[in-house]
Amino acid sequence: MKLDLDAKSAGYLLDKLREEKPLVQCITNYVSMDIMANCLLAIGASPAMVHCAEEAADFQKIASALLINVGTLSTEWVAGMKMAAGAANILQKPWVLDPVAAGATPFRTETIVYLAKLRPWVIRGNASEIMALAGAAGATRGVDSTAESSEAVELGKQLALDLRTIVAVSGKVDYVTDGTRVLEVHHGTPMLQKITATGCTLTALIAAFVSCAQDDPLVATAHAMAMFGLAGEIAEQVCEKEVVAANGPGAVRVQLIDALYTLDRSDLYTHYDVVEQMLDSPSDVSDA
Ligand SMILES: Nc1ncnc2c1ncn2[C@@H]1O[C@H](COP(=O)(O)OP(=O)(O)OP(=O)(O)O)[C@@H](O)[C@H]1O
Ligand SMILES: Cc1ncsc1CCO
Ligand SMILES: [Mg+2]
Repeated sequence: MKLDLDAKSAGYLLDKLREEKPLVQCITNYVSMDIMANCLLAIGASPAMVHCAEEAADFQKIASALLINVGTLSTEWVAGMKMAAGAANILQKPWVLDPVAAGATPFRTETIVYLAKLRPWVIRGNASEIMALAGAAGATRGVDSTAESSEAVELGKQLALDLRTIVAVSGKVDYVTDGTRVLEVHHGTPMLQKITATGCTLTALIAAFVSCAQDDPLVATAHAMAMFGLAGEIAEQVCEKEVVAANGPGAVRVQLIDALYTLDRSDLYTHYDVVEQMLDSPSDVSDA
């Protein structure tokens, strides 16, 4: 079923996720495991951190979706990643790639490029990661972005076309593109950048939501980004209002989990802010 780009459709998807409780196999870095598993549980999905080569493929038989995140890479883990992605493809399960620190080292970049060519349904990274994966030199310093998400949109579109996938760039504005359409998600707070692995967690939530809307991974990804960003906003507001002298990243991290747990249609109806970029009309193009 096709989704609409509005709060009602996001609410429908949230309800569907809570009903289906998708089992998300996460092959993810050590830093992210705890917050990712807790946020998946809080929103209504079911996490399983399963990465060893001996069982990574078999686990896909019972999973609803797969997340592959290369944050703390090792040769042993890469074997599990490749097998899990292969199994997901054979079983037609949605899988999502998080190209952490793409461009930082040759081993990392080669691994990410290999996985990206295995046809993930969605690739979600910050601006530096998406630009590096698209071939821009010097885009990456480490796991944190050194660029604005808006700077990565054109390269992200090209990447989506080249890899025949959906590319999601997180940042002040999140962008989701299949190379033709570009959706803009106006949610989140800079505080999320001060909590490690919120981007990793977002990618896992994308896997969960896409598994519940397999006919429309583009809009499902935008809804996932909107809901996660909105939960971040709510978390920060709760800390500002209610927690005395403790509105830093540690407090917001706790509230983020609770905000995902309590998120409901009324939050979405009040705040949902996702728009589609309008393509230039033919006359605009010829005028330019
Ligand atoms: N300047 C900002 N303003 C508002 N929200 C932001 C901003 N920067 C990032 N975010 C939000 O923070 C969340 C994580 O995105 P981010 O781009 O920081 O991921 P990341 O760099 O991959 O993080 P990590 O590697 O730590 O997991 C997203 O929901 C994004 O929308
Ligand atoms: C800090 C860190 N280092 C490798 S992965 C990771 C989590 C944020 O991407
Ligand atoms: Mg990241």
